[in-house]
Amino acid sequence: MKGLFLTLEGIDGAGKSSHIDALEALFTAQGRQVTRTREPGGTPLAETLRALILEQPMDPLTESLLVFAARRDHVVRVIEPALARGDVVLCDRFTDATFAYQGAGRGFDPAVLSTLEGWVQADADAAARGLLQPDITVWFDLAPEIAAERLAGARVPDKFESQPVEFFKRVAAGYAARAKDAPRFVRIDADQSREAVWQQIEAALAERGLVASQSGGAP
Ligand SMILES: Nc1ncnc2c1ncn2[C@@H]1O[C@H](COP(=O)(O)OP(=O)(O)OP(=O)(O)O)[C@@H](O)[C@H]1O
Ligand SMILES: Cc1cn([C@H]2C[C@H](O)[C@@H](COP(=O)(O)O)O2)c(=O)[nH]c1=O
Repeated sequence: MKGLFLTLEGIDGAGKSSHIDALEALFTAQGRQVTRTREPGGTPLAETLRALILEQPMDPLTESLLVFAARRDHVVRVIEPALARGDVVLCDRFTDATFAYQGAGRGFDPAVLSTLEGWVQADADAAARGLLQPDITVWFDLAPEIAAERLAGARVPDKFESQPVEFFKRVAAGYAARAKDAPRFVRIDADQSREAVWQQIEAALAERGLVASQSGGAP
């Protein structure tokens, strides 16, 4: 069976992580093997880099280089082998987050990010297959003010979660711009109950023939 690369995206607090268990259960119930992972992270080296990226102050180029270094290790060691086995790869964030956070949020040059993307997501057969990209990206669209309310008191904020709402408005606009150009994006109205958000996700996957309709329960 062909692998499926599904990514979850959105600003901090949009509700992505709340639905990963249910997504895993949904695909498992369809007889699929699921590899569940996240970025930055997903390998021992990338998790080490994640701690630096999320906690240490650094300039946008350093941040972008570390994010892509973590991604390269993750792609080579986890994502590509899982897709080659035919797994469903559920990845909490991928390169769209870099364009949204480092590009739109930090104001870093998207042309440099595209160059790094070309190096990191290419493989020996890239000329034939093109760059590794998600098959489907579930984008949780939520107003930054609401996301901030949801996160308030939920956990100790990291470097990104401590950013002002203006930063997240730029990140949200960055996601909207990415979604406009890429049919793989599925926009989820995240300003709804968990149940209603889950129904949107399940319906979008069923519409694309990725799961049988109405097969899973709400998270
Ligand atoms: N539909 C919802 N309505 C109200 N609160 C929600 C909803 N979905 C999630 N939450 C709550 O909002 C907070 C953020 O949710 P979650 O951790 O899933 O977001 P996230 O997008 O994964 O955030 P991050 O990227 O920062 O890890 C949590 O406290 C969660 O319980
Ligand atoms: C992949 C990626 C992530 N980030 C930021 C976005 C979030 O604030 C954190 C990850 O935390 P989460 O709770 O696991 O969502 O990292 C980034 O700035 N650039 C990236 O490429």
